[in-house]
Amino acid sequence: MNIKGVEIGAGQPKVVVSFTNHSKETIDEEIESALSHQGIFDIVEIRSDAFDALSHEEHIKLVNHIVDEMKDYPIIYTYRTLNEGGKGQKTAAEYESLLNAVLEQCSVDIIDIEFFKYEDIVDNLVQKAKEKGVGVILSQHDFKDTPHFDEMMATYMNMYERGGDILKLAYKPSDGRDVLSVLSAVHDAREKFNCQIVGIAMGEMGRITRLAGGVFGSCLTYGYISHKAAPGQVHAEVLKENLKIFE
Ligand SMILES: O=C1C[C@@](O)(C(=O)O)C[C@@H](O)[C@@H]1O
Repeated sequence: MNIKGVEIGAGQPKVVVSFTNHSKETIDEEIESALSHQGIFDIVEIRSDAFDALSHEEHIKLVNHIVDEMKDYPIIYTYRTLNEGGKGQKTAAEYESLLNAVLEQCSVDIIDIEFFKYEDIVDNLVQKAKEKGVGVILSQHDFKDTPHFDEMMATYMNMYERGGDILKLAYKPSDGRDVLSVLSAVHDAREKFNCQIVGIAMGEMGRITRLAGGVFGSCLTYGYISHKAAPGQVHAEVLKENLKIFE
């Protein structure tokens, strides 16, 4: 998958930095900080669940502002709901209509769709993204637990069958065995399905998945420049530097 010269799924996992601020002013600080750290990240994720206090029009305008300012980088649009560890309070219907509007009105490259929404919402959004030529991440997060390996494999398979280009699972491990399960599932899903895979074990215990996930087949690793977007995230500079070990 090649977007703006970034080959996702080849070589080392690509470093994604999340923009998590909530207003034009604070987003401008994140943009400035990112632009002064070029070379340590490959992709920008807009965590638009931070924009809940904005009107619909302001939300779309701010997304377009980031897309313009960061135009040399592939852009992932993510609205992470409360249920999946984000700040987003929109109902399922509001979520669907927001993501539809983003697909219509913003030049994002990839859209992150939460997989455990109502089936028809996911299917409609996947179809719309395909029509618009936007890549699809299907994602699932649990900030409290890690499911059994078989359940992770079943989720990857369902995501694959429903049309995800990148299938992403992120869980909170209780012990090292959970971390190994996440990495095993990444490995097996990468072998089995003809698409890109991401597996993250969150928290300090799971950091190895952010640094060494590529060995098992993870294509993206999420880090930060200004603020962590999830527990266990590593600064993008440290990620980029350490990924060199695996070259
Ligand atoms: O899904 C992910 C991964 C993540 O939760 C992490 O653990 O780094 C951070 C989120 O911003 C992103 O959407």
